Amino acid sequence: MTISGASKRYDTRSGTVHALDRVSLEVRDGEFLCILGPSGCGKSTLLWSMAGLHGLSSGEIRLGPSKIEAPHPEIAMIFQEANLLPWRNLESNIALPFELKRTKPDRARISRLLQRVGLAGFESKYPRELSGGMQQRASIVRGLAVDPSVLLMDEPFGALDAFTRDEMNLLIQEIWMETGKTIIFITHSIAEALFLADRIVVMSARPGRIQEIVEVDLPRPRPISVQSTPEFIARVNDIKDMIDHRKV
Ligand SMILES: Nc1ncnc2c1ncn2[C@@H]1O[C@H](COP(=O)(O)OP(=O)(O)OP(=O)(O)O)[C@@H](O)[C@H]1O
Repeated sequence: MTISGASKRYDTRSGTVHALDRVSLEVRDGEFLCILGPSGCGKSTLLWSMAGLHGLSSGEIRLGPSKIEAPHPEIAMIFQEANLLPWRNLESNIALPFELKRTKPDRARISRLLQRVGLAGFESKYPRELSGGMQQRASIVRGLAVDPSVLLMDEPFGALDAFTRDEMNLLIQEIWMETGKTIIFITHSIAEALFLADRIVVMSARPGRIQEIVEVDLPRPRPISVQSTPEFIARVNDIKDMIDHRKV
């Protein structure tokens, strides 16, 4: 995926908000890219534009030869809230993207994915009957069910408790290693970004620009315990300094 000179201004009643300023980035096929930055620096604006849910004021985003201006079948998005429809059971929530495309759900693939994330047997449950972690697992299945090549994740585990978040981080790392999808993942947590990413894009405060790109070469699969190693903690602090210095 290629982002070239992406800028976004929002015109509001109280004036213009310059959310993104000439962001250019080449996302490598199959990489796990995390985007980190202070609140309001335009992370969601960038991700929504990559999903084709937002227009840019200038610049462009491409996936291969296609310019992304509307939702694209190869790109799926997962949000902080699982966004399951409360009146549909799990199976029918997961079938929704297929209904929208007027295609038949790929039952075999869905059932493999449900098995993979530990939700086999829960197909007839309604969202209210599932924990937050289970709902987010279901939304991952819904995103992967259509077999996209790019998965966009907007702070998907931000609302979960620390233990569930660790579990989900391990799960998404495993799924990424198994499937080879390109994942672009927004987080506020430096440790989460370091744990998951091949590269971390650090963005600066408004207007959002790319401040730094950090390569993470920790061997995989990474166990949760890597986060307590002195090397990992030193790296977290380096990135924290990078972000703090910008604020001064
Ligand atoms: N629809 C909108 N209309 C007007 N301003 C908006 C709109 N969406 C976002 N903004 C503004 O654009 C800026 C960037 O917002 P965005 O949500 O992309 O940042 P973010 O880095 O994802 O923030 P957070 O980390 O808090 O989720 C913010 O100042 C926000 O208030």
